[in-house]
Amino acid sequence: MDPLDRLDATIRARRGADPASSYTASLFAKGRGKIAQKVGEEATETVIAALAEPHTLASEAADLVFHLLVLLADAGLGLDDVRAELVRREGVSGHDEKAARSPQGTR
Ligand SMILES: N=c1c2ncn([C@@H]3O[C@H](COP(=O)(O)OP(=O)(O)OP(=O)(O)O)[C@@H](O)[C@H]3O)c2ncn1[C@@H]1O[C@H](COP(=O)(O)O)[C@@H](O)[C@H]1O
Repeated sequence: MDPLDRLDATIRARRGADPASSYTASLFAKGRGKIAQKVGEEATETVIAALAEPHTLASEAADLVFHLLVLLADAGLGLDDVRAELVRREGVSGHDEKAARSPQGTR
């Protein structure tokens, strides 16, 4: 299994686990607001790494991906949902993609 899929499955398995037993479980216990805050922090750290410390970029990106997967899992979503959205976009040119996000094409 791909490491990303393995991480996604591990994260989803941590939902409802004892918060004392795992960092991921403790994030779920703190709720979506805290998880979203962590995603924001990790995104900022990733941007700073890209601009100032590129040798740490892959590490910061891994932190960001981990926290993003926790946020998705908290909303009942996973990598397959993101894959499905990316596949849907393959049939839409970049120019038309924004309009295609809305069923009415008005956004
Ligand atoms: N990939 C990760 C991963 N990336 C980052 N982190 C954690 O994210 C935290 C980020 O550090 P911060 O200093 O920003 O956060 P903090 O100060 O600990 O927490 P806050 O006070 O900010 O809430 C660190 O504790 C990292 O260990 C991760 N923790 C777990 N995983 C993987 O998730 C899976 C499940 O892990 P457990 O939940 O620990 O069993 C395992 O496969 C792990 O490898």
